Amino acid sequence: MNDIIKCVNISVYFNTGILRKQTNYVLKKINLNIQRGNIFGIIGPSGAGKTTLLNVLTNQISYEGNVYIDGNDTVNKGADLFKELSLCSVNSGLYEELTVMDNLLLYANTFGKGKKEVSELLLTTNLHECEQKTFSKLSTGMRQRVSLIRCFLNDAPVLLLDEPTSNVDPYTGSIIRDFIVKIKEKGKTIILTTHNMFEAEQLCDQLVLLNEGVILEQGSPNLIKEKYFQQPLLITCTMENGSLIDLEYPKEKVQLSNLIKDQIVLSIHSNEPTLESIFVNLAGRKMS
Ligand SMILES: Nc1ncnc2c1ncn2[C@@H]1O[C@H](COP(=O)(O)OP(=O)(O)OP(=O)(O)O)[C@@H](O)[C@H]1O
Repeated sequence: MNDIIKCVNISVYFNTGILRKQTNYVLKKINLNIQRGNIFGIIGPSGAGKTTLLNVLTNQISYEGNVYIDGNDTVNKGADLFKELSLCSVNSGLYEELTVMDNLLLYANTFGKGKKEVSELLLTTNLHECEQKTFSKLSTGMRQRVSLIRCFLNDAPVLLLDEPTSNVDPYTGSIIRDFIVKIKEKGKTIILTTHNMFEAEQLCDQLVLLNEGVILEQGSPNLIKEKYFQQPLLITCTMENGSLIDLEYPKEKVQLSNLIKDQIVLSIHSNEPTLESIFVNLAGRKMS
């Protein structure tokens, strides 16, 4: 297998309560294999442990278990780990009083890149008109995009993106998602956290559904959906005259094909499971 990252039995606890005597496990025996060149999603509601897991991967907190990158335990890597992993969370490593261009040139120059590369990245993320703006004057969506570019400029093979589209409008969200796909096309491995199931389905090659520190399910979005696919499937056809016809598949598949052949069907909707509905069934709660 071409795994770039492997997590074995990862657990994290914090001591809480009066005198910090209560041990609260926020990740419980997590096992992950992340394949090179994939977009890997860590999906879960607020408090599920997504950021904690990223902090484990970047060795920023204490944990039980082992994390391997390219077969080597990350605890032995020290600061060199950040040559292999680049963490993007909003505002991280950016200076409030510098312009967007100056902020990014600081990183670009360190990694042998210059103004040309930064300008191209600003254009790709629709930020070209902001390059002379001071970072402190940017909106959340602009900050997210600058942070993402900074993270990409590090030249690390693995990028960790903590909720890259949270608190942004749908248009900015789609620019960010397109940029993430472009980063993947450059051969990078991307690990992202999100509560957005649409985003997870659209972007991720593999994902884990995380709830209260436990993995409920993992795999590709399609394989997970296939696993929970149950027959009979209810199919609702909206006809040209506005009427709705419900059919059961496979029992009524002949009627369904006759209907499509003989009449004008404007839309077909089926109640196949979504990642959201699978999560709700497994966790007994909604994503947000
Ligand atoms: N330093 C800490 N001390 C005590 N508990 C903590 C600490 N950091 C995180 N936690 C707890 O760990 C759990 C997981 O937090 P985490 O930030 O990883 O969740 P998350 O899935 O990233 O949530 P969100 O989507 O809201 O960012 C939460 O219950 C949180 O309160």
